[in-house]
Amino acid sequence: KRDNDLHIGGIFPMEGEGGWQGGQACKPAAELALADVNARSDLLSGFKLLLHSNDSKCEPGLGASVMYNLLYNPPQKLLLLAGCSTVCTTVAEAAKMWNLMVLCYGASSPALSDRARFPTLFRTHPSATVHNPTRIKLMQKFGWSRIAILQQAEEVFISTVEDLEAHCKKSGIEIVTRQSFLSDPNDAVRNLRRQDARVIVGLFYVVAARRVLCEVYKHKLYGKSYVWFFIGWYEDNWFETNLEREGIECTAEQMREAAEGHLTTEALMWNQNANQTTISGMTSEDFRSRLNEALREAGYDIDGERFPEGYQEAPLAYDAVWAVALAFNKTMEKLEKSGLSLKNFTYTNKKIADDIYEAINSTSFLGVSGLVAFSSQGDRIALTQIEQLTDNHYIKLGYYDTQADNLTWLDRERWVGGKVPPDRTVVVNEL
Ligand SMILES: CC1(C)CO[C@@H](CC(=O)O)CN1
Repeated sequence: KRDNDLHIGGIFPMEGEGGWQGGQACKPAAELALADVNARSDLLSGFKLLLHSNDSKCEPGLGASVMYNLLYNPPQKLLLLAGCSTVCTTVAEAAKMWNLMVLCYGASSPALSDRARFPTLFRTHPSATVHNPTRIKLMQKFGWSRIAILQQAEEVFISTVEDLEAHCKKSGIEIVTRQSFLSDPNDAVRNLRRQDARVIVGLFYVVAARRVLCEVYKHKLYGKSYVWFFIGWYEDNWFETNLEREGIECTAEQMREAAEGHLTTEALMWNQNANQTTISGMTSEDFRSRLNEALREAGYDIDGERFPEGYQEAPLAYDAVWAVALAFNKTMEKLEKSGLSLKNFTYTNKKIADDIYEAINSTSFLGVSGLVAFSSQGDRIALTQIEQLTDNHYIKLGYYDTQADNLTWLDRERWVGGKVPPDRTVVVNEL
């Protein structure tokens, strides 16, 4: 019996303490995609794609041992799927030694955009730097050329700020101060006031964001004379939850007052055109219903809004499997011309590895996460979305397509003082 199975490895963060446990929704999403691609008779010419996976807990060391076990236990794998920036860094740095491509569905660290260190890495999850051209675009739109930066001292934010500084320099935007903190933002926020910062880009995880917001309230760095840019992937009511548990000294009311009017940027992970049919034949809303059904069967109380981690990123995992199937399909067609197939791949066969690389590199299809295509460094090319918190609700203000430099603006922004806050103290000459 001809063995017509193609095997790939999967490393999913499921049950850890720290980091991102997005495998909880991303693994079921990947399994949905496997069923869908294997049901297509026009893909992989009769071969079946099989996924062998294990839990990394978002820990690089455990991720490395999962990878080792996947590689040193039969059957031989053709490629690795992975999540979490820390795990992807470890896996992608090593995978080249086995001539394996690595497809990351949950890694946002800008440090991964590095072909020298990660020659076989591709990611359907956009880099955190995808926010920066959008931030610049908004500053130009509202005439802000004097900004400040407040960041948590974490690798992902440090490298994002370096990229933002480069964009600011190129666009003639002055950074009056860059404040960073480890976990207590008190001094950093006080320094912002000293430097008369008015337009501030904030880069930190959500727990630090609550601490920052309470300090902002105390130092009165909010209201009609200030504009804050926060990250858009915190949960919607992030600024009024967990206050007791995290020892936040502000009340929910004070947090809401300080948060009013702030802007957020985030990468789009669900195709915006909800009734646009994607390569799988589904719209992104069809995908949502099927994912919810799969998660209910896995025991999550979706109807009670008990979503697993990684729900937001699930389309990225679904589309990652499609990208693999389409690339393998393209590679099979090429190999067949020389009487070969992917069954001829071995960990020392760089020739076939290069064919797979070429196939993934030229990916371009409409997935449930939108157009799936990669930059020369393997980064996901993605749209970003801009929102504003108005009356305690996030309102969509627009979308930005960096590649086309096209800002779709909905003219829904509202300012506490009724007009766009200036980026500096405006001296009004006495008449
Ligand atoms: C948007 C977010 C939450 C950013 O972190 C990613 C995880 C990581 O980069 O380790 C998952 N998606």
